[in-house]
Amino acid sequence: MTQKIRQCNLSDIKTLQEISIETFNDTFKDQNSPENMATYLEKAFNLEQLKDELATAASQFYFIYLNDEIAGYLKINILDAQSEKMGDDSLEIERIYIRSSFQKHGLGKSLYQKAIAYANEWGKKKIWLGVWEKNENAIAFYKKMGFEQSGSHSFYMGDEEQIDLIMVKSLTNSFEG
Ligand SMILES: CC(=O)SCCNC(=O)CCNC(=O)[C@H](O)C(C)(C)COP(=O)(O)OP(=O)(O)OC[C@H]1O[C@@H](n2cnc3c(N)ncnc32)[C@H](O)[C@@H]1OP(=O)(O)O
Repeated sequence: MTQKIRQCNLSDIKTLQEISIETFNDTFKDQNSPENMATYLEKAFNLEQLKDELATAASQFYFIYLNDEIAGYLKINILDAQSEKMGDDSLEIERIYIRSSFQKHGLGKSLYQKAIAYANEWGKKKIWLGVWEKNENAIAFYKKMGFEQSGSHSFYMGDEEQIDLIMVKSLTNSFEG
């Protein structure tokens, strides 16, 4: 089983759109109305939006492959690209999404470790993320990775207001890879 992680660029936009829609759908379609899912997918993953995000210097996307097959992706943000004002000493994991058939093989952890490595390289003191309060699997995964809840914010899925838990991990004494 060979894992590979590589940074995405503009030429990856179609693949990024496909894997974003597939993984978002698989994760949330059972707990949300088709209308709200469709509204969100169109807003978050249209090609213009993804093009802007790929061109943002303070955001980076990575694909992870298992045995040369695309298995998931990571999006990280720093500085003003963070979706909350968490300060210049923090890095946001905006998304870790692993395709269903590749979950529980250690790939989510590999992407988390990639984010930690960049946070340490760039001298960040904390790493944080927002996760839907009903996404129990992701909350359990991030707790396992050492994150703790520090607050919450609201978020719109179509016309439904939802709560995201803000989870934070301090890096001050941590140089794990
Ligand atoms: C900020 C955000 O991105 S929020 C959205 C998060 N993404 C999603 O919800 C999309 C759907 N889910 C996924 O993509 C994946 O299941 C993830 C990202 C949550 C986890 O990635 P995976 O590759 O499945 O997890 P991975 O195999 O790397 O597990 C790492 C560790 O977490 C543990 N873990 C993973 N999922 C769970 C869970 N549901 N409950 C308890 N522990 C878990 C594993 O047992 C493993 O422990 P170990 O280090 O002791 O062996």
